[in-house]
Amino acid sequence: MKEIKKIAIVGLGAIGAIYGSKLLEINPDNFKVIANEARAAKYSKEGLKINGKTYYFNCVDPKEKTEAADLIIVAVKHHHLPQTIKDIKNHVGPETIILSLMNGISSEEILGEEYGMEKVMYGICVGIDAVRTAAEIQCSTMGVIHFGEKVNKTYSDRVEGVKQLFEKAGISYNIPEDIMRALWWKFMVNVGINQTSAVLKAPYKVFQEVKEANELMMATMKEVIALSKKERTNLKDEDLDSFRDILNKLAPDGKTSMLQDIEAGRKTEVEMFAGTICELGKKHGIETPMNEALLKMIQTLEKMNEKY
Ligand SMILES: NC(=O)C1=CN([C@@H]2O[C@H](COP(=O)(O)OP(=O)(O)OC[C@H]3O[C@@H](n4cnc5c(N)ncnc54)[C@H](OP(=O)(O)O)[C@@H]3O)[C@@H](O)[C@H]2O)C=CC1
Ligand SMILES: CC(C)(CO)C(=O)C(=O)O
Repeated sequence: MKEIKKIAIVGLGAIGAIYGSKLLEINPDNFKVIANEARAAKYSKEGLKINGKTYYFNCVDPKEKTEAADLIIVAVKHHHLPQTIKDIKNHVGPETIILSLMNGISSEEILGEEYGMEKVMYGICVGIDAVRTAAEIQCSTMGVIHFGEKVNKTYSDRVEGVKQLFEKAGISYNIPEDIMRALWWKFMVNVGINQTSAVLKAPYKVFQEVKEANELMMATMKEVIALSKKERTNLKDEDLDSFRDILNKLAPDGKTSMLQDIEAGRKTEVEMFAGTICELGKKHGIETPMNEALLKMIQTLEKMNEKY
């Protein structure tokens, strides 16, 4: 197994900053943030306050020719992926592992189309309640990174390398045997809670306490379960229950990444959530009324943010 020494991250927002700060602490000389000049000015000159402590990150411009990284972590929003793929080019070598921590079921394949699936590692973060404001990035729980190859009956050398790194950094992880099922499970969660929270402007406590909000979220998630059966990723109704425990541990005043986007006037990942569900619904002849409505409502909220 090759030890992972040179690490690069792209995307120092809620997720990237939380895990990035852990990796910077154990590897200050070999941890770089791929960022253009404007972003670099924020991260390295002014520093970034993460859970009460200010971190100064070493940045490298995407245009700079540099040594290939052993590991590149991708933690951007879905619509930033096309530019991100260009920006990591100078860091990708023959043995680089590209690990996506992005929500959704497609970022890995999109990265793989450019760099080859043999370089890509699947990943998602479960149970983290990271919130990004202009002043600080905070979380009350860091959750668990689920990662691995498509099938993990035994662990590949690459998986062993990332596992060892996370252990050293104190990052909790899980290596599911069937990663596509894990990605779909997280997708179901996001399609449910991210979208309904964005429309209701509801922090986690609303879903923890208000029956009607919870029912809306669950009805939206059930559309994912119906499609998962067709796509052979085999989610079941029982999979709804495993989110209940995680939800109850999230900070009551915490907010989903999509609600944070709406409140900050940023574009959301709605096309990657409801948009994907509506397309898959058409493909399989399954009705997806909750997602059709949420798609239109969230696109309206985005336009209202732009216009009014
Ligand atoms: N927030 C959460 O609790 C969770 C989020 N996720 C998922 O993780 C992913 C990231 O989300 P999150 O961290 O919340 O997103 P944020 O919007 O907080 O952060 C994304 C960051 O990426 C930066 N970025 C975008 N494009 C580039 C680029 N080309 N080069 C360098 N930096 C870039 C943005 O910079 P700038 O602001 O300057 O544009 C921003 O800092 C998403 O897929 C999300 O769904 C998963 C689990 C939980
Ligand atoms: C599950 C949840 C809501 C928190 O980890 C998330 O993934 C997000 O905010 O995007």
